Amino acid sequence: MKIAALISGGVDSAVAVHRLVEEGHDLHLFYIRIGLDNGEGDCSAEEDIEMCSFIARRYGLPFDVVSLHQEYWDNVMDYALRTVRSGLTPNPDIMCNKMIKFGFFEERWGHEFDKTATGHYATTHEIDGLVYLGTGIDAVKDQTDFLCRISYPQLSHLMFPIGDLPKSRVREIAVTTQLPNAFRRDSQGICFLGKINYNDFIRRHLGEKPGPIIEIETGRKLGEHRGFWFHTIGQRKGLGLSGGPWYVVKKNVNDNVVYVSQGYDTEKQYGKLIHLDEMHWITRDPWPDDCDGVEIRFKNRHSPEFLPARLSRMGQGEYIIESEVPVQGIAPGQFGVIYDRDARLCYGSGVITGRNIS
Ligand SMILES: Nc1ncnc2c1ncn2[C@@H]1O[C@H](COP(=O)(O)OP(=O)(O)OP(=O)(O)O)[C@@H](O)[C@H]1O
Repeated sequence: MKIAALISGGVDSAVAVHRLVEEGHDLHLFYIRIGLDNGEGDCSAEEDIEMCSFIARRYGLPFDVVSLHQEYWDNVMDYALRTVRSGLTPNPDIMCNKMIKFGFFEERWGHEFDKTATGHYATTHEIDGLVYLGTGIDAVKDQTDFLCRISYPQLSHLMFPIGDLPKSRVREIAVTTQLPNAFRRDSQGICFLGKINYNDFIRRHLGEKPGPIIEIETGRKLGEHRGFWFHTIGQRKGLGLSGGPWYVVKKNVNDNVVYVSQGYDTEKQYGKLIHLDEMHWITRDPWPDDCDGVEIRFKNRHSPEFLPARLSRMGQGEYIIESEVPVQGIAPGQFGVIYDRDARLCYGSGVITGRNIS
């Protein structure tokens, strides 16, 4: 099979390449340069590219570095800044996968190949003639939450050669085949969040706008923040308040107020109900006729846990997740990712709506 392999210089995509070569496929390696304006981020790109070139030489494979810098800026960064400015919490990694890695890349280069392969911890399953996104066998490393907004055509063209391996086995393969990146630390994703200081980035683009931090139960002013956009619902760090722990529980974007609450188990920090809209099903709506309290698992952030819950449809694209366990830090703008009750298939996701943002 003719395969475009997306490689990052990290161990996962290198082992993905190794496995595909072993299976006898015809591979072409690609590194996507995203970079950011005036030198922000992308500082490790040259080192990553060097590593990719080494892998290409080692296996005698063609390798291209392609740039999607402008596309990244116009789409992912624009989305992230718009979301932050409106008081919500963006997820650039999810958008980067949908729009850049599997969007523009596919349109320009990927479509010329039978498949595009990545080193994501995910799987695909064919059921009744349709392809479904499945979780990685290593539940801790599972990355399906980053893939929860991709389209069906995108999924159908993808393969994840290491999704059926635990991370420990991936490292073992890298060591026994003497890949130079066997002991390289895990990358934080293609997107800017892992590579630059998030607060500096936001400050550079949105500036500062001081306002009060108020204790939600008492209305007492506890301090000042430098802009509501530096704070996310559920956040504990960076508030600069004494006598904590304090958590951000609500934001008033119009009045520029950040509300906090104290302690680990105050009710205010936890919720069992998560409201979603803009529901996106990757393959098909699994409950087209009746979606009233169906058993699911879900994630509301990148974490190893698939939480048990029930899902109900409220309206067109609108759903509500009723979690069995209290969930901390339900941040509007983030995604509620929906899995089957065995956490084997990732069906899609909805955007968490802003009930604690006004
Ligand atoms: N700059 C890039 N260019 C091309 N593909 C990339 C790039 N960054 C990531 N990828 C692809 O996306 C996959 C997931 O990337 P991510 O950085 O989130 O995860 P990872 O598990 O640390 O992978 P890796 O160890 O390969 O870096 C990678 O395995 C690779 O296939």
